[in-house]
Formats: sequence, structure tokens, C-alpha cells
Amino acid sequence: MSSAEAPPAVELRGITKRFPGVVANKDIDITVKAGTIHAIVGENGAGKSTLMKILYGVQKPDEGTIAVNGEQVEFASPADAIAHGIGMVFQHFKLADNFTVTENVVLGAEKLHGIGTGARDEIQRISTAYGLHVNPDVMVDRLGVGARQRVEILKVLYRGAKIIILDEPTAVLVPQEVDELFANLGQLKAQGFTIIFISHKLDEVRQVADTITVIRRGTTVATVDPTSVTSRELAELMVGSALPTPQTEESTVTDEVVLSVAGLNLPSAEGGSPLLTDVDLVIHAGEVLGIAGVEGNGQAELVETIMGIHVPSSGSVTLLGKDLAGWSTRAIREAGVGYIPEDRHRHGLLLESPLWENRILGHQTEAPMAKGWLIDAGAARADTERIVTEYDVRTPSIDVTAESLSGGNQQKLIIGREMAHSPKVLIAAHPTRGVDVGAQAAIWDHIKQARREGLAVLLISADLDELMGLSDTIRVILRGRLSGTFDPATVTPQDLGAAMTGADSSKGAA
Ligand SMILES: Nc1ncnc2c1ncn2[C@@H]1O[C@H](COP(=O)(O)OP(=O)(O)OP(=O)(O)O)[C@@H](O)[C@H]1O
Repeated sequence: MSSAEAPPAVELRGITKRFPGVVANKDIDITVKAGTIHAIVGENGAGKSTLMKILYGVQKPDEGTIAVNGEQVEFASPADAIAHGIGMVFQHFKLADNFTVTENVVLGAEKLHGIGTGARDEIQRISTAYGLHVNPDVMVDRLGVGARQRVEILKVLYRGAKIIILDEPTAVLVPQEVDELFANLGQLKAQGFTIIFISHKLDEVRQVADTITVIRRGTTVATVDPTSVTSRELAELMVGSALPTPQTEESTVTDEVVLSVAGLNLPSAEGGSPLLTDVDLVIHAGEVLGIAGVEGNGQAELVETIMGIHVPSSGSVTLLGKDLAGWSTRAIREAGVGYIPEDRHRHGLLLESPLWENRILGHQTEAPMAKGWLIDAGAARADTERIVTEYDVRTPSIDVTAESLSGGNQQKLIIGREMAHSPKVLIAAHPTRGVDVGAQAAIWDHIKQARREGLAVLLISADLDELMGLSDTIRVILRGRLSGTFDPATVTPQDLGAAMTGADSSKGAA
């Protein structure tokens, strides 16, 4: 049977989903042809994740129909979706570190091939058939990010998925890993699988997708052929208007040292390899120091040590000449350090509290919220309204819980809050992860503006475009050690990628 005659793998018709105060999906129509790669793009809060959760049975639509391979379906849970051959790879991996690849894949699907050699053989077969090279016997904590993602893909294939949904699969990958993932997706497609993926990286989407659907404010506004649009046109379709042209920047780096870290060592609590080894860095007023690295190489520990969350075994952190040893995180913040944490769910937000209470979080003793010993709720509310407008946080009101915002809008709220206190140093871990291109440009503008006014920024990011576009200096972190400096004007993504993976450890920095 030729694919032209096959029914669509997925047909969504008139999908509408409402949350209190928000229509997340409004009369969405999408047809995904079998054996194709179909990308879904749209601004933060456009409704992409909601739509995918509906297709995967996590949420129920208020209206509309879903057909899979021509058959009308209703999913009460992901188990129903899986039974119809749909699998989903989430952005935050759900693997158990202290289990092997086989154990992770089999967990919850023991009925299929048991838990012994039968299961292992099947994993090996799938792994070989689709070029998803991972050793079934290795412990997951030994695997890098790209390999962990392959395990997640193996998991859905093992459960018989023919339609695979991936939520922002490249957000955490270095360029080489992105190429590998795309090769894997190409191989799956060639063997008849259907891939649906969400992404904010428009160049990548155009490279890999057969069809792109653009969602704006909950509705499908266009379905396009990637060869017929530029990334800029796609972005304009997403936002519904023309984008500004970025300006080139003059250097604003001064001689004034704002933050310096010297000889920092942080041992591992479990007695394994040290988490940080002999880390030295200096950031001047008006300088953005970018740190590139694959997740899990010590960047989180570096940031958390600077913020007083971990106590180093040796070395110092100095802010404007003051040694921060023994300072609490609150005192460090109050001394002028803004902090955009990596894990916004754990450290950045109180998910069950309304937005205006989240505005106070970490700043309860500072203006405009503090009124003597009391909290000035009115001032906090007014400032939250200002952030919502200035940072374009899409929300029905400041009284909804932080949990109900889309991921990108949560991030915008945190950045607005941290910038509100005119910090001297901003520690920004992945500030635009999961943020759409329009909001990303706005966040970059806010950071650049503050840098012109003398802000020193420590920027941790896995997004090389962001690092190269914003940083005055780039360093790479690998297994807890910092490389020398790279000049963002001359370094290539391939050089950085190689330094990040240790593929070319001999090639030093300038
Ligand atoms: N459980 C929920 N309760 C209330 N509102 C929600 C809930 N889930 C999503 N929303 C709202 O629905 C809208 C669409 O959110 P969704 O997460 O689907 O957007 P998205 O396109 O995936 O965004 P992003 O790119 O930021 O991840 C947003 O306004 C969001 O605040």
C-alpha cells in the first residue's frame, strides 16, 4: 500500500481545551501524514504542550475529535494512547539513574518480553534496527544527555509506538547530538514511523520536518512546507507581526571586577569524582561571561556554590571585594546578586501560589514589597502587573497559580522578578530555555540593556546561539573544570561542541 492511500497517522479536528480564564486550544485542526516528520511551532503559551497532552491522553479535550490511522479514538489516559501506538518523549527525562538501560526500558512494561534475556534481546534488536546505539547493560547514570534521550526513545519503541511525540527534543543537546538525533529520526521515518515534535529552534525545524504547523494563541494559523519559508517568516507567522532586526553591540566590558571565583573545589557528597576542580573566573562590570557545557558537568554546582547553597572545600567567591564565605543565599541576593535558577520548578517558583506571591519569593525583605516587618501586598501586586506587561507574561491575571502558566511564561516571570532589583551580578542558568524566539529576543534585550548599565552576568547555557550572541567571553565546563577563554566572535559551534563533549581536549582555548 503506498503512503498516499494510507489514512493520516493522526487527524485532530476542532480541538478545544479551556482552563480557567484561558482557552489553551481553540478549534485546532491538524493532519499528520503517516511516515512523516511533522513539527509544531508557536510562541510560549500558544498551546503546543496542551495539544500534545491531549493526543497522548494526559488531558481530555472539551471539544473536537482525534482519529489515529483513520480510527476515531477517545483516550482516558496515556495507557490508551500507548495501546493505539502513540508514544511520548518528554523534555524532562523520566529515567531512574541507578538502573540499567534494560531495567529502565522494561519498567512498567514487564508483560511484553519479561525482564530477563528476552527483554534485553528485544532492546538490542530495536537499538540496532534504528541506529539508537546504547548498551542495554550500562547504568543510566553513566550516560550523557544524548544517550539518555535515546533510551527514552527506546522506551516508547519497546512499547510498540508507531507515532512518536517529542517535546523540544533538542533543547538539551549539543550540535553533534542534534545531528545524531536527526539521523535517528530520519531512520525511523524511513521505516514508516511518524514523528511529531515541538521545537522553538526554527532552523532545526526547517532542516528536519516534512511539514510545519504554526499555532498562535491556541489556534492553527498555518501549515507550511519547510522548503518554502525562512526561519524569519516562520517566526513572524508565530507572533503575527514583523520582527525587529537585531542590532550589533559595542563592547561594554569595564575594568571593574564585580564577581571573582578563585581556586574553587567542591567534592562529591558520595565520594565520587569532585564536582568542581580549581575553578577560577572573573566577571567585570558590563561583561557577560558565558559558560558552555553539556548538562551535568558541574554548571549547576558552580552556580549553587556561588549562591551559597553548597560549601566548597577550598577556594573563594568574592563580590565587589567582599568574601562571601559563610553568607546565606538570602544575604547574597540582598548584596546584589540576581539568580535565575536552572530548575525553575524546584528553586524558582512556588507552583501552587499565585503569580503576585511569587513576585515576593526571595525578595521579601526588599522594596517595594517590604513595609517594615510586613509585606506590602499592594506593592507586590502592582509590581507583578508591571512585570507581566513589560516581559509579556501571557496570563489571564496575576492571581492564577504559577503552575498554570506555560513553561516559557514561568521563565519570563522569574526573569522579570530578578531584574526588578537592579542586581550588580546576574547569575542566569539557561535563561531562555523553553522560551519562544520573540520572548527570547526580549529577554536578551533586557540583559543587554542591563549590561550597558554595568551589570555583570554569568550566563550558563546549552544554547550555543545564545552564548555566542550574548557573551563577551565564553568558557567551557567539562567534568567540573573550566577551559580557557573562547572569543564568541571567532569560535565556531563545532569547536565549542567538541570542547563540551571532550571530543577534542587537546584543542585549547585562546
Ligand atoms: N493545567 C493548566 N491549568 C491552567 N492553565 C493551563 C494549564 N496548562 C496550560 N495552561 C494554559 O494554557 C495555555 C497554553 O499552554 P501550553 O503549555 O500548552 O503552551 P505551550 O505552547 O506549550 O508553551 P511553551 O512553549 O511555553 O511550553 C497557557 O496560557 C497556559 O497558561
